[in-house]
Amino acid sequence: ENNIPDAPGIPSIATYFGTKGRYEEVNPYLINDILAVNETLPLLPSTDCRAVHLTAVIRHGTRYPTTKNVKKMRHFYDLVLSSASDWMQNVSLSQWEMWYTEDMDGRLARKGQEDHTHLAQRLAKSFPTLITEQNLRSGRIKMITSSKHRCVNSTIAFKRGLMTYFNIEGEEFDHEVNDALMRFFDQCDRFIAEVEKNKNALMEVENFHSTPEMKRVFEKIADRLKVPYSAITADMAEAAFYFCAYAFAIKSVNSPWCQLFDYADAQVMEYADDLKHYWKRSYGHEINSKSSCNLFHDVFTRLDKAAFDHRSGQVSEAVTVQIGHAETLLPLLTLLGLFKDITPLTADNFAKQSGRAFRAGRIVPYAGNLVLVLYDCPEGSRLETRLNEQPLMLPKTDTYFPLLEEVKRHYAELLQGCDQKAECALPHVRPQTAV
Ligand SMILES: O=P(O)(O)O[C@H]1[C@H](OP(=O)(O)O)[C@@H](OP(=O)(O)O)[C@H](O)[C@@H](O)[C@H]1OP(=O)(O)O
Repeated sequence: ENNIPDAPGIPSIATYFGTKGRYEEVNPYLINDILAVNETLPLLPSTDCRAVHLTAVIRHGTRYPTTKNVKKMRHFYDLVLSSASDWMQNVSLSQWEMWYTEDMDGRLARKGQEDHTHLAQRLAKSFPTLITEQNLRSGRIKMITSSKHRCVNSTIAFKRGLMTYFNIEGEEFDHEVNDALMRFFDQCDRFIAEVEKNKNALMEVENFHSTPEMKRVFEKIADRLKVPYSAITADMAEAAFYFCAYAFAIKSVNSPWCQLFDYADAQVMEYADDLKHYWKRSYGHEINSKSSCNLFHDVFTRLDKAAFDHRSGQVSEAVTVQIGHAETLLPLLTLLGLFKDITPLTADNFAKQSGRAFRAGRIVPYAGNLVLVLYDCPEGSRLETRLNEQPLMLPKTDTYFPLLEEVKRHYAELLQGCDQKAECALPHVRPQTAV
């Protein structure tokens, strides 16, 4: 798989890998220079603005498949080995060994460490007055992580990137494990009951598997493998897609497994992945985004505090880096009203949704990151938002640097409400609101 003859480096379908996609496909300029930063970013409205605080919420880096998916991949591999050895021969896979094991269980790959080490250096280059050696040494750069191994190891890699950038050796900088913030979905009873444990919550995903578009993908895979149509189920097609996506993300190789999909097939597979995230982590159910109220308030409380502290002299926390999951970022971005399509994503409107805003692989690829930067300007505090190092305009604003007060006005209802305890209480035990 590492040295396939005449296979171009990047699979033609690499932009459709969804949340199994590389960060580089979102920012292709990084392929030639992994430390490049986008120099052509919009400028602040006035030159007397000073960066005061930066918050980054970041997904872990490239990881191995979860145990659940390794099982599907093993099942598919056994099917191909027993019934499609000719195909394996034809695409030079006959010597290929199934190298995925269940104990990988979503652990961070070496590429995932590099993702974060490089991201840390790019962010330090982009924000030289906030991510400084002085702030790092004086504990004004705070790091918070999910307890999951892939996030802790991403945090360690991020810190290593900063130490490399500042030529620091041998020092240890601490981080805080905080699942209430980074894995809030695990502690939201209403989300667990109404979405996580409710199979009807993902009905659109299930229904999509029975649509003509998806069935055509299964048939084409079966035709390529010369196996019966009945052998290729949604799980088998997903496993085949993962053989292609993970080989590329983890080993940067264009695996022959990718030859089981053409563009049309990959777009259907991406939509199936987007349907899952839309209904499990985003606009599909209101509790998805409301389960991130704690994180929402944490971000805005800290922005307010930094603005106040700056006016009174010393900002105690210049930078906060919070490392979590796709399911940490997607609910928060949904609460902020970002990437919302007019028409919800459903099983029956794939064809009309080709131009949709909600494409999880463009929003939360491995190492996907939301960065909020607070500036102190003569006219007041301004807030800059970037996603995956690109400028992002918040809903209802027409500038990349809106006044913080304007942003807070737009989110006033959430800032005054969005009470995690109340939102996550199971309906029959919801606390009585004061009359
Ligand atoms: O389909 P898998 O098992 O990979 O789904 C994972 C999630 O991966 P994603 O769907 O986002 O690519 C994983 O999110 P991550 O950001 O940590 O990679 C999540 O933590 C894991 O529980 C699985 O999500 P699921 O909703 O439980 O299927």
